[in-house]
Amino acid sequence: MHLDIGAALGDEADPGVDEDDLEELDEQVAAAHETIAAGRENGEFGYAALNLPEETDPTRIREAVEPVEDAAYVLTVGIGGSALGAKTVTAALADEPDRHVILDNVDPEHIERTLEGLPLEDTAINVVSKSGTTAETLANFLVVRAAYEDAGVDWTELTVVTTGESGPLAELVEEHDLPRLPVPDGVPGRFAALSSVGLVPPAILGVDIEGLLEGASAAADGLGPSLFDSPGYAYGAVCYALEEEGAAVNAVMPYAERLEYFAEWFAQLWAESLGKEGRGQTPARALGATDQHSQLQLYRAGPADKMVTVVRPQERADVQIPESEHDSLSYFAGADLGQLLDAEYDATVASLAEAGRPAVEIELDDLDAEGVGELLYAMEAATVLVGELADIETFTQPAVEWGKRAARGLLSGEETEETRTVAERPSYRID
Ligand SMILES: O=P(O)(O)OC[C@H]1O[C@H](O)[C@H](O)[C@@H](O)[C@@H]1O
Repeated sequence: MHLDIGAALGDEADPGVDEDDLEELDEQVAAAHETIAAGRENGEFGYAALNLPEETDPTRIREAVEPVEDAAYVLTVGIGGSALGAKTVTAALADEPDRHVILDNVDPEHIERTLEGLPLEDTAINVVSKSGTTAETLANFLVVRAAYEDAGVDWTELTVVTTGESGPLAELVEEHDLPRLPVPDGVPGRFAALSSVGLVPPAILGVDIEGLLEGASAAADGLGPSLFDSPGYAYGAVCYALEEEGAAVNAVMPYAERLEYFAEWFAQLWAESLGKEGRGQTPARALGATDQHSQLQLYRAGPADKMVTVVRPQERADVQIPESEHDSLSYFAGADLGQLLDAEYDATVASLAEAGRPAVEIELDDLDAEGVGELLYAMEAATVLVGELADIETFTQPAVEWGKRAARGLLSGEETEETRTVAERPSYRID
């Protein structure tokens, strides 16, 4: 994995950083690395996530999924960190990614349609909740279970659960004697992709989860006291420096359909970890080249408060563009679709640079298991580093928990501080 920050450097970029800024920042990176390394060593909450490549046991995951490894589909019931990592990995690496279906939202129409469209007798259920208490996940699981029962399918034979040792989900596991995989200790959900939280569907869909962990391990080995030695730290340091200069938005734009969900996974990681104390970049999700025809106008010519992160693999499938009888299409002659996509990528980076807008390029040697493992780990390391540099609590999410308590209170009818705030919220309605 390589990082090219050329288009974010120099006096011309707005916001921009120069090489001297990065040299200066490197002292803070060294201090942050010391904290991170000590946190990893002691298995402290949050920092422990960066030990997952070594600690996750892929054999245990493979054993747990054995009873359902021939299923035609995997239905993940989970939300946030309990869904996005798994979806990112299957979307990037499974040969048939559509065999992995996610139920995270509690939109009733969506769940009805999803369940109607699946052969339930041949669909494994992967229920994931670190806390075991998340309302969306539990409600969806109860609905799914009932649908299997209505269809005369024994859901207990098809279910794998990843959750902690206590809580309502753990009780269901006990009651129905379901296979349970543990959530790793000291790891917030959004940092748990490289554990059973994220690896059950990939294991069922034949992804090389061992290779994924090896790639992540290589990235872990590369962490050191200088931003110039590790792409993950380099990315974090550049984002931090750009945020200090006014880049309030980080638009993540992979030029690979298989990485579309990566931008979604990154959005949670970045937003929940770093959106605190009036700080944090707003992650925007984009896809190249599709969003060149949608969002790029704003990134190039809108407010100078953004950076764009483009991601691409160096190897692409070879699909020739056939010759056409029209002279006006002769510029395609001999080219393939990958060349066209790469040309669009280069044009985007150059056009941003030309307008003085910073772009950071992440290039993967290959979009294979090792490459994706390295990418996910690097982004987690970047996030932890930014949290240290900004001196914030990277591993908590108090603002999200307020909403969870309020929703639970509203459903149960119990009056709490949160439900009172909901009832008294200012509103101005126009019918
Ligand atoms: O895994 P769970 O405990 O069900 O949590 C699922 C999600 O819930 C909340 O929204 C948290 O803010 C997320 O960080 C978490 O990923």
